[in-house]
Amino acid sequence: MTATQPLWHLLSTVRAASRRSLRDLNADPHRFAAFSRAQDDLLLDFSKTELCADSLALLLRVAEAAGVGTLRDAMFAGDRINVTENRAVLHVALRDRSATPLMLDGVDVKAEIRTTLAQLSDFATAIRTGHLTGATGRAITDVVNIGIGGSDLGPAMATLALAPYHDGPRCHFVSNVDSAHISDTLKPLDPATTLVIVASKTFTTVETMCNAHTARAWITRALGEDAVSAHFAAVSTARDKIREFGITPERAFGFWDWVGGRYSLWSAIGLSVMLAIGPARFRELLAGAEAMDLHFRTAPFSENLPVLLALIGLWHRDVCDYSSRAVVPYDQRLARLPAYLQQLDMESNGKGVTRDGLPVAQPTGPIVWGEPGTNAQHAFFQLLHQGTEIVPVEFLIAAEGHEPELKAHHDLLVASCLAQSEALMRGRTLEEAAAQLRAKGLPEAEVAALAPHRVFPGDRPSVTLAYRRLDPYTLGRLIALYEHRVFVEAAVWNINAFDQWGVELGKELATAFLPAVQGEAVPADASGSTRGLLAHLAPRPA
Ligand SMILES: O=P(O)(O)OC[C@H]1O[C@H](O)[C@H](O)[C@@H](O)[C@@H]1O
Repeated sequence: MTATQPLWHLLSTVRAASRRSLRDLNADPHRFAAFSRAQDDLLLDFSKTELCADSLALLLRVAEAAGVGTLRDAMFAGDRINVTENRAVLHVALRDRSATPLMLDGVDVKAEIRTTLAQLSDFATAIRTGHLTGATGRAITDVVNIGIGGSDLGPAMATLALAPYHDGPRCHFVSNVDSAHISDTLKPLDPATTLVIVASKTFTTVETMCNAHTARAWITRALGEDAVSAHFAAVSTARDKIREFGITPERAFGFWDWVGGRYSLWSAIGLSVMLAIGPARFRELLAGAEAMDLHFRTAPFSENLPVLLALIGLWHRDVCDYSSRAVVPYDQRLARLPAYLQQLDMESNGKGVTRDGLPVAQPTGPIVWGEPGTNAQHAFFQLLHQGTEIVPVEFLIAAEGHEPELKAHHDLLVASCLAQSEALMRGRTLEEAAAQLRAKGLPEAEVAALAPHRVFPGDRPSVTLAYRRLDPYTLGRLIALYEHRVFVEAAVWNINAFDQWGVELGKELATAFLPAVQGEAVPADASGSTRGLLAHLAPRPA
């Protein structure tokens, strides 16, 4: 029996005994004040969840009993909390601007971080000002970041999110090994004005290496072999492999094994973002994350946004048994946030054994999915409102857009966002549906036939994150908030959020199947299904 198990039982009992509808709970005019918290202008409203004072108090006890605070402090101190890889977890150090050294194996990691950040800033400035040019002397106009997973999703998401701040070269992202991705991306670009960044923590990921070699051939075909040094940069922990690829050491930017791929946006992996918005704005992104780190470390759990967001997630997953959560940013520039969070959350917490290798006691990471609003309303909101599955929704919305001249758009956006959470919560009863139809003058037989289709069960939970404006500082806070939310959930489940063994088997089998795809013998242990598919996909004579 774990320390938290009795509390989970109690939570289920409290829920069963005192369950009230969200409509009913929100009739209380003081509920918003009691069930929302803020870190400066960043507000977390969870008054449209089922939590009551008792359940919230119990959840806070769960966090205490699970030792969340101790594990958090161990992470910040550089302890090797990634037990299956025997690594420290120090992405938080990447945005810690304090002068205090942080020693790991006798080395001050903060000094190394400062040096790398200065090198990155110099390089980004030289490219942005045209001081460093392509091989023919023309300025760089386009950057292609080649990477996948954590070496793609963070920079791609942040670059799109910060579009109003772009004043550098255009950034493009190639991740998929599908030739369509690199081919379509390179087609409109001029090799003479393009910089390719090969971003890979390990520098061995097959997709990235395959795309990098194709990009290399694209550059050398147009500009010759000598042009590689002027048109490539690399970001990796494996400097020797960068050199083998032919990228010069001045353009090789390192990071460390204590930065997990999906937590690496703050490291040199963020180079493409820095090229787009400039080093000063990139530092604002880091400052936002640092502010959230400080809040996470110092705010009491009852006021702590990452802890509360995690507890809401745990409540929905383990007490209410909801198996997914939807993230719906009412912010078009956060269109890639759901994909980013899918890796952050599902690769971190999609685990079935505890840190000690034992089966977990309860369901862990939910399925995370979503699309930006308002588009999502015209696609999957039907299911959210009337389907048989309850999916808690996380809304994100800014008070201000970046286009004051188009305020009418933003007003509609805000109204839509608030309307959706209200509708999910409130629902519409059969009587209300019938009354509406009667008011339209429909005959009673039609009212009876149509009203059931127009009933909304309601009572569907959501949280809303509301902030002033999606600037670099706020984006930094939001991402760090989600990182720490994942951390707290993992701590409560006692799983390791920092490894990803679940991606290995597929990689091994892909290596085993490649020769068969290329016409060689099919591995003896391949299943009948896979043999049949291989035969069906075999090339046909023209
Ligand atoms: O940065 P890389 O070493 O190329 O790794 C890229 C990605 O691939 C792996 O399969 C992992 O699942 C991800 O966590 C990682 O971000």
